[in-house]
Amino acid sequence: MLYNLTILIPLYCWNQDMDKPDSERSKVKVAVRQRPFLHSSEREEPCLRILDKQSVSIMNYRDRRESVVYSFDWCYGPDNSQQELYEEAVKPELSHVLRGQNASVFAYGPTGTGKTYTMVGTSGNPGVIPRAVGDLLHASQATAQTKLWAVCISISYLEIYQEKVRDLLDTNKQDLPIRQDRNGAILVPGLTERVVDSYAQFERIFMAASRHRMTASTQLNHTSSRSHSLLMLRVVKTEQVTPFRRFFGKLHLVDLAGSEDNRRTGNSGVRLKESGSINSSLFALSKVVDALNQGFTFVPYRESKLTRLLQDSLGGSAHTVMVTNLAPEQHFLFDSTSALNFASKSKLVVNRPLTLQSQQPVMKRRLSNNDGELGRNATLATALGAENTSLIGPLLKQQKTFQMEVWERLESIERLVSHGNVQPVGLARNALKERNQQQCQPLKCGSNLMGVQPGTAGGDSMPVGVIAPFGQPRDVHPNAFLPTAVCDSEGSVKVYEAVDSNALHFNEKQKQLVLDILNHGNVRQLKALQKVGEKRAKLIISWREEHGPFTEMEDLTKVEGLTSKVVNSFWTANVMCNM
Ligand SMILES: Nc1ncnc2c1ncn2[C@@H]1O[C@H](COP(=O)(O)OP(=O)(O)OP(=O)(O)O)[C@@H](O)[C@H]1O
Repeated sequence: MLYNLTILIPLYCWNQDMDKPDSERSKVKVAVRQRPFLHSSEREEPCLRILDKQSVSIMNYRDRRESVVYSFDWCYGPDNSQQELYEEAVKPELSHVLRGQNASVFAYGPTGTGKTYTMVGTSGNPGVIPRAVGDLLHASQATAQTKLWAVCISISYLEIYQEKVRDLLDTNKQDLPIRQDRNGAILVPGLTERVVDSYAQFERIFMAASRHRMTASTQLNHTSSRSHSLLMLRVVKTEQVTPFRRFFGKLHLVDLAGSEDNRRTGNSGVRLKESGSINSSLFALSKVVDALNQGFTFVPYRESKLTRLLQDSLGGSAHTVMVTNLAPEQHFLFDSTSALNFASKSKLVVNRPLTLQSQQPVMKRRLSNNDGELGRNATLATALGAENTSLIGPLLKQQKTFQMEVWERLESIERLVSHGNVQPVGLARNALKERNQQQCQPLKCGSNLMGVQPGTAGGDSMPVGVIAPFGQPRDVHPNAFLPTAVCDSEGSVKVYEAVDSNALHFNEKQKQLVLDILNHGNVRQLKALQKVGEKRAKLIISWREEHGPFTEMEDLTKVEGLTSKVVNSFWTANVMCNM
């Protein structure tokens, strides 16, 4: 069910638990949640009861006088709140995400048992999604205030409807492919990703996107979800001081469509077709769990889009929590028993979480060696006073624009890489090259232009006066501290040309040129590109003959054998080197 939701989310506190160490293997954790009777008029005996915090008993459907007891990590009854479930079962997972690991929370259960209620909730009782996003945003703001880390959170939102992956943030994308990179990470190339800075912004995007989800009325649920939905939050945490580590974590929040017994849903026509697709993907999910539990080397992840997308969550590298939703009404007995059996075998699945952390970019390492210099520069700049600062102000501004563009380009490449869960080490090296390629233009030293005397800092080309931009958030980026002007011993000032606009155009042109070769080149021309041999050239040609031209850099990942890592180094070699 989807709710018309305006959630005022309180700031959930971020506690110490979030820094507990990980074990190398992590079992899938399972919570069971029983919803209340939906109509107060219902007086029948419930078919199941929560016995205590970890066990639930259900009527034996073969002989209703008997009961069967199951135990799980957590069991919640109708009196337990959304907050209890979130705090105990879900919130601890967020710490993994902030440490560069992946975590998944998914709601499973028969139709009409409260999966969407658990994941989304209502305005008065927000569910897992708003609470988790609120907490992650709160954590990122708190972390940013320390000035030691910057955290960037972005979201993507998709649904699997009748075996098609639909982008809920851009409904023009109706059938997206699912790919796996060399490291086993699952990707959806082309899926929209939006950066969110505040809860209000998230809520706006999420609510609008949720309205695109397929829902319909069935006899068992007035607003039944007809698709599986997956909200992905990508969290990039960047250290602002040496050693400048970067962590790439992902949180997947999944609201599965409910299994349906069509003798009771009254489905026919398109509803029946949807139901068939839902049931068969849930059956595939069950087969995956069976294969994992029996230790088979072959696990049938590819049998459905759902299992392919959840590959990482079941037997993969994520921490996983499954919330199994159940209904107390007796007519749900068979469905509830099946759901409990599935939950029971799911908790045996073991994942092996991985931490995704980038190494210290070279550029930052060099910068950190210059920290003392920076301090001196700042002092000097302050000493120069308003008049001199205004003289170089335009230059600083130009340089900053340039730096931001470089930074954004790097970030976009890094995004491409991190989608593939590849460590984006060394990308910053290109920015360093880029800086080195900036032209120096000699000027005559104006006597008080810099407010410093030539030659006082020693050797011929040694900078004696360096003005650095300061004070803006972007300045944490190392490029922000590059010198803009130096005065040498012979009295000539060299002003680093802050923006080489030709270079920027050249890069765009270079990218276009490479795309042209990819789209029109023959084998020989393709082989002239860096990182392309005979075999790759042929694969590129056969891909474009089948699918049409490449329009974006990422398109190359669709070519067989070209992982995100390969594609990244291809673009780095062919375009970035020339930046
Ligand atoms: N814990 C709960 N407390 C109060 N009401 C609940 C609870 N869980 C579910 N409900 C109510 O039960 C009904 C069905 O819930 P919901 O739509 O979330 O089920 P669902 O499992 O997502 O169904 P479907 O698979 O058909 O989409 C809704 O009216 C919802 O408000």
